Amino acid sequence: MLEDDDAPPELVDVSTLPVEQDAVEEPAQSRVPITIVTGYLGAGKTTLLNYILTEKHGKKIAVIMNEFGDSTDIEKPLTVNQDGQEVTEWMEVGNGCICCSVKDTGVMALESLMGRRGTFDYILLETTGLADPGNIAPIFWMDESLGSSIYLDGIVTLVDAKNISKLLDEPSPEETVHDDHDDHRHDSPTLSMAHMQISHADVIILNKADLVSETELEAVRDRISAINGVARVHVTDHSKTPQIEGVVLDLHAYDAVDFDITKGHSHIDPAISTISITHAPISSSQVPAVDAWLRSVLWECTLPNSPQDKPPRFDIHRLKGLLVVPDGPDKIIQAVREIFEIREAQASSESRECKIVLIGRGLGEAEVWQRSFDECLQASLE
Ligand SMILES: Nc1nc2c(ncn2[C@@H]2O[C@H](COP(=O)(O)OP(=O)(O)OP(=O)(O)O)[C@@H](O)[C@H]2O)c(=O)[nH]1
Repeated sequence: MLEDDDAPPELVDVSTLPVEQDAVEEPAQSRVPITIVTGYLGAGKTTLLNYILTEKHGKKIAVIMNEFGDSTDIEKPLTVNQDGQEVTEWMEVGNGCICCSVKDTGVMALESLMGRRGTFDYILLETTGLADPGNIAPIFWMDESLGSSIYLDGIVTLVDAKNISKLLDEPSPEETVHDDHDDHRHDSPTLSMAHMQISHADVIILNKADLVSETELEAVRDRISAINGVARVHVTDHSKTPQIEGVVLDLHAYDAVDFDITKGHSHIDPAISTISITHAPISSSQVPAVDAWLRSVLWECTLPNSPQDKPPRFDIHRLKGLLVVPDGPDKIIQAVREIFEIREAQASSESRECKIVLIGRGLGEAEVWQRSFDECLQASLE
């Protein structure tokens, strides 16, 4: 059981125990889900992990806690580890779970963990409070060896209901995010790490509800939805979610077909917003046009057919989409920053329209995005 980050008690070192042989020799195992738990310093991440590890859920969970996903480029941890300094130690914790509690960088810790494959069926990764999840999520798409053994189930962001408004309003200089794009490209205020953690979330746990009034809680909830209108929000006291499966674990956030956008919030965050665009069903021959539109938007930060005099200057953090394709399988689109994929939906959607939701900085008016998308699809028919 984990008490805090520095000194997890009651741990039994199992690093010398043999790994289950059949687990290693069995090549055709299904991929293991991984949930990223993020959230600002002191928001309740460790409290959530303790709660999950002690609840009954029938899963054997491997936990990685440490410096994973520091807001440096993902290449950095890879090179840092080339000198072979692997210090990973796996410990047994309550509920048959195992835990890596020493400082190590992410990819190495995961590779070490996969050597124990078969001893766990779920991975929880707690980032540091200052980690940018947008740097971590693409690892599971970009790293072939990891991507074939692990899949990203979702990103869960803990939010401290008492402190979040202050963090969003007054990002201190050392917490301000400097992404790959110049700040001066944007007229919008600089981003805090709290913005980044909320904008990338699939689920937001609005924690420490006991420390605020109902009115304050509603205001915070409204504010969060204005930044990320698609994440599901759960209000908690000491990170106790109503249940674990489907709330924190087994979200399938990256293969879900249906998603809703929260409407009706009164707040408009000056830095990040969520917009959605829709379209009538398309033919399979139009899918490449959507692919080209996404490449322009995500890779070149250019909105096709945007007004010449005032092109929007934007960065996309997260994008989800559903393409309803009557003459072929429906398609799901998933993107974190510039990494994206379009793949076949596992099941046909109930929805009768295509939908794309974008979360990002400097998006401006939804109509401009809608027009751009419509015109690209129209051009693909001509
Ligand atoms: N009042 C109150 N305190 C809470 C709640 N959730 C967590 N705490 C306390 O807040 C403190 C920080 O919680 P942690 O779970 O360690 O937070 P963390 O996000 O892991 O913190 P870092 O590792 O520093 O980033 C602890 O003292 C918790 O007991 C809550 O809902 N209400």
